[in-house]
Amino acid sequence: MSPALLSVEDLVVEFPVPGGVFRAVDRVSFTVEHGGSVAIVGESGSGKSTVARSVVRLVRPTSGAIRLDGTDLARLGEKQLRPLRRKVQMVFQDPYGSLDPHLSAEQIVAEPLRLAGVRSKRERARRAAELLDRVGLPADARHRYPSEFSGGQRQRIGIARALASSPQLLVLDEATSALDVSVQAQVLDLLRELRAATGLAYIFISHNLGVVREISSRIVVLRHGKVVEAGTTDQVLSAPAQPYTRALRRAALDPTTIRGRKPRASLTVPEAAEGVLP
Ligand SMILES: Nc1ncnc2c1ncn2[C@@H]1O[C@H](COP(=O)(O)OP(=O)(O)OP(=O)(O)O)[C@@H](O)[C@H]1O
Repeated sequence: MSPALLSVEDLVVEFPVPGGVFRAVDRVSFTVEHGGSVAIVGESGSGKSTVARSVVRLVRPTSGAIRLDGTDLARLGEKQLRPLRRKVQMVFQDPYGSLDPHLSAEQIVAEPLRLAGVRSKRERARRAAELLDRVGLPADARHRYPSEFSGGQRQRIGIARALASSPQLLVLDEATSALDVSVQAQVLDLLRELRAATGLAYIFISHNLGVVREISSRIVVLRHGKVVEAGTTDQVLSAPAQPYTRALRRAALDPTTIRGRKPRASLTVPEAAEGVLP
């Protein structure tokens, strides 16, 4: 078997708090294969985003390793990290907040190309237009500004921007949660197509197991910063060991929560899980 693309080993992240430190991530380990898709689920505050932010090194791990094709990102300084940052891109929940309102869609997508050393402005514009087309935006989208797009279209711009760096791994942190359900389904379709066409790997952070099962072949369940359950999506869904996962599963197996036939409020389950947690 070929080595994993990403191997997170005994990851610990602590934040300073008055009087000491708070351990938000506690010895978390998991792997992502080349072209694989791993979901990280868990109740609010379980450490999902902190793991995601560590993988893209927005957060510096306290200890443990984050090996990307064998190189431990956790140990690298900013300068050594720079060329590797392109390989792991993040797509955020709030596409509006993460897009510069003063730049056109084309400029937003062209910026990582400039950083990657594509010198010709014309070539950057050509490639940006190609990427915008690839994520399903119309040709006239190039010259429009973020405020002129819908939420789903903005998320597509965010994905096009991430793709501009030719990443091997996309970290999607609640990337479809802010979208209404039919748009969410379209963005999931796009992510699946991209994965099939390019061999991209995903880490998909979500509260919503209905969405997770559409996109991920493996699931890691976090609680209080620790992995409490992990396995293939089928394993975790067919025999969930944790009350939280059982509650997630109930929501995921409800056919009306799949592919957007229920209001978004009923798609998220932490509330549903509260009653079963000790
Ligand atoms: N910079 C920080 N300083 C102190 N504590 C933090 C910091 N960032 C996160 N935390 C804490 O770490 C814990 C995990 O937060 P994190 O955002 O990773 O959880 P999450 O599972 O992504 O939650 P949600 O689903 O609500 O986004 C929380 O208790 C949070 O308050």
